[in-house]
Amino acid sequence: MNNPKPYIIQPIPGKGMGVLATKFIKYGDLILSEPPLFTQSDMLLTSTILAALAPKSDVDKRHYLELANCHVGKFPPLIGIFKTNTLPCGPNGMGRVAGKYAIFLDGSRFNSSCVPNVNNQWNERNGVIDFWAVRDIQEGEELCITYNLGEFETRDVRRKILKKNFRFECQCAVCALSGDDLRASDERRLMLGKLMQEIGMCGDRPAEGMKKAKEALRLAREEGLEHLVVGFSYDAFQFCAITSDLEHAKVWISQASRAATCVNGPEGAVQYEQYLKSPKTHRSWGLGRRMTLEGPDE
Ligand SMILES: C[S@@+](CC[C@H](N)C(=O)[O-])C[C@H]1O[C@@H](n2cnc3c(N)ncnc32)[C@H](O)[C@@H]1O
Repeated sequence: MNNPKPYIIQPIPGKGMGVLATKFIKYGDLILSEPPLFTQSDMLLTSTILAALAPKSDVDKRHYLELANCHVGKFPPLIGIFKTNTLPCGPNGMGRVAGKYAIFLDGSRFNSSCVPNVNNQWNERNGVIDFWAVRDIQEGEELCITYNLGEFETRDVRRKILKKNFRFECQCAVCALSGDDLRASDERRLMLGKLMQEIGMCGDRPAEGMKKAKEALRLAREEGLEHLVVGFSYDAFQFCAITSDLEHAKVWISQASRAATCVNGPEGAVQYEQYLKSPKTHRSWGLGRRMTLEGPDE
């Protein structure tokens, strides 16, 4: 039979079910595009889940009940399953947070890694969740998203948070590090969190902001957090906008847009289109002293 999916869902030792690549998947490839089985907003009750499940087929209802539940005994079963498997859906770009959460029959099977090889992105136009490869993935590799908890914390803090929320001890590639390698990873993550905060406060010191954005990019790449390239490149673009540095502004917005197309898909890059065409339309253009900043190192 022809199987167009580049993955299979199967048991993964120590993790329940998970998603495995059945062929080589390239950075920027779309792995899965899936509509929600159903959505729920803030008011999560057994009755609201039952109402959402009522019109579904028996097969879909059974699939829902077969999803993992890490909250047994803590919440009623239907709620426990929802909380274990839900993913954000709704506009969540440019600082907006998703207003709704949904269950996906395949998409909810992705396990978590602190160095994910897949990024999940809600696609508002098509009403689906898309899963994009954020680096090259070999056949047989497990496909993992990040549950986005404690990304800028040390391994021990991340493990505590994941244990509390999802009841597992993370053994991903970075959590399994030890000695100097673990110390270096912890330091990079703490520094990335610090830089992210500081970059947001550098609007009146664009040259300093640029240095920090470039340092953050270097650390994100070293740590394998490719999905962060979008935001830090866009930060660098904004510093160029403030200082009217057109030449570098063009390079940075191209980098942000290219990275966004790969990790968030073309829909996720739409927000950069206008600045790609006309960087000077950015609201911060020319707000600061005219200055030539820097482009990317590579
Ligand atoms: C959304 S589900 C993921 C799919 C799930 N493994 C299944 O069997 O359907 C979340 C649950 O998967 C397990 N899980 C996710 N990531 C894991 C990891 N890195 N290591 C061990 N278990 C993990 C945990 O039990 C967690 O509560």
